[in-house]
Amino acid sequence: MISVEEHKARVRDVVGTRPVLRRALADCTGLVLAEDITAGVSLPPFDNSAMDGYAVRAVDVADAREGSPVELPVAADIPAGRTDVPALEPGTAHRIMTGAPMPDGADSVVMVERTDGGVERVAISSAVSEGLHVRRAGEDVTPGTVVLRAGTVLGPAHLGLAAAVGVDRLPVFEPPRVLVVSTGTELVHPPAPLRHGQIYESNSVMLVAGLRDLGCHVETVRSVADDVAHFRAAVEPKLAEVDLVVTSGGVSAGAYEVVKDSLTDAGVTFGKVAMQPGGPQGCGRWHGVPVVTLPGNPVSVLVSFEVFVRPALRAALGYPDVERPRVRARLTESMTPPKGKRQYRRGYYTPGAEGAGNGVVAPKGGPGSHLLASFAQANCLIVLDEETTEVPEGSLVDVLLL
Ligand SMILES: Nc1nc2c(c(=O)[nH]1)N[C@H]1C(S)=C(S)[C@@H](COP(=O)(O)OP(=O)(O)OC[C@H]3O[C@@H](n4cnc5c(N)ncnc54)[C@H](O)[C@@H]3O)O[C@H]1N2
Ligand code: MOO
Repeated sequence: MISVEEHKARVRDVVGTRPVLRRALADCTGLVLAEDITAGVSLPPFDNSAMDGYAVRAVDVADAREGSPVELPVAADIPAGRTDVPALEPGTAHRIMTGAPMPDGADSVVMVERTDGGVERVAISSAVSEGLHVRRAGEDVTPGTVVLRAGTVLGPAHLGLAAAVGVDRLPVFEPPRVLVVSTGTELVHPPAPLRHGQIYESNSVMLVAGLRDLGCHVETVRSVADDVAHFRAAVEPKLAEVDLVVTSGGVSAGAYEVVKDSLTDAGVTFGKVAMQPGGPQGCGRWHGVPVVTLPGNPVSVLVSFEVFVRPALRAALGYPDVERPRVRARLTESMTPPKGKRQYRRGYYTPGAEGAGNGVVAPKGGPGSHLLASFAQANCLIVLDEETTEVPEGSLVDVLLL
């Protein structure tokens, strides 16, 4: 029997690191930036108006008041995007729009609402302070500034900033193509009615959801019979098109362990991990492709995904936080985990009113690895270590927040 940490390290090793590709911004959402990005331009790139109105010299409108306006000739019109902006002569105004370049000679902008909106001449009924409604070049970003750090999980603001500084592709860790294979002769899919001895397949659905959440491209083989020839025929031809295979079922000690029987002499190592659920595990390479084989019980498959596959993929994809957030919380009832195994129990964590460390956690459902309904009510996994066999109510325990 190997420890959870040993198997975690094996899976991480087999999954490896993803290559870095330069992708168009639109295809980078949720991916992790692989290198720092430095701005080559200022933001804003030039002094510009923050309002629709008139570019003026503050001294020229110093006496303007409501009811006693100052009138100036309008010498030019500057819509946003105009590149040949004439300088402002003293005693004149330029009509200017939001985002348009400030003319040389102007130091402020009067909003159109403080004027009569004139096109030839404008009556201005409000004085302005120097710099009013002017957005300065470089106020947001100066050239040479690192605007995005390696390790950033790219969201709308990061991608917008990259676009704003003129970057159209970003170096990101390329998500893998993952093949999910569910094994079991008993598995059927709706709308087929269940015959006695059959169940609806659910593991691939959980695995696909978890993998897509990490940005992976996922293909599925949703139920292979417990037959080595069938398994090989269904999976082997797809190996060339994927970077990782994740299987469920067929790895324990029975007479029809299709995954184990197919892959034992093909580069995958099987064994027991000191944990519950999720005891029977395997990993290795098949024709060079990383393979992680998870046990078939639905709770085991999801816990195994959480403990082994998700952290390995997050590491491969460059995420700075590889593991789920871990907190300590007080147990609402006593528990009796098995000796020599790390137990992961579904729980519901409620944060304390006074901040971290004061939360409580209630177990959801029993330890049975077929009890999927209680997983759907859980928001965390309670982690009980290998040495513990009695955990009294009120004890502080480790909790992984899902
Ligand atoms: N003699 C022993 N028997 C078992 C051991 C053991 O050590 N010695 N380990 C038990 C543990 S722990 C687990 S976990 C399971 C793992 O077995 P397998 O990985 O071989 O999984 P299966 O036998 O194929 O399936 C187990 C269980 O899960 C259901 N299942 C499987 N696939 C799906 C799916 N895609 N969707 C929904 N449900 C699925 C399947 O019907 C079984 O009920 O072995 C124990 N036995
Ligand atoms: O380890 Mo099995 O995964 O307990 O049900």
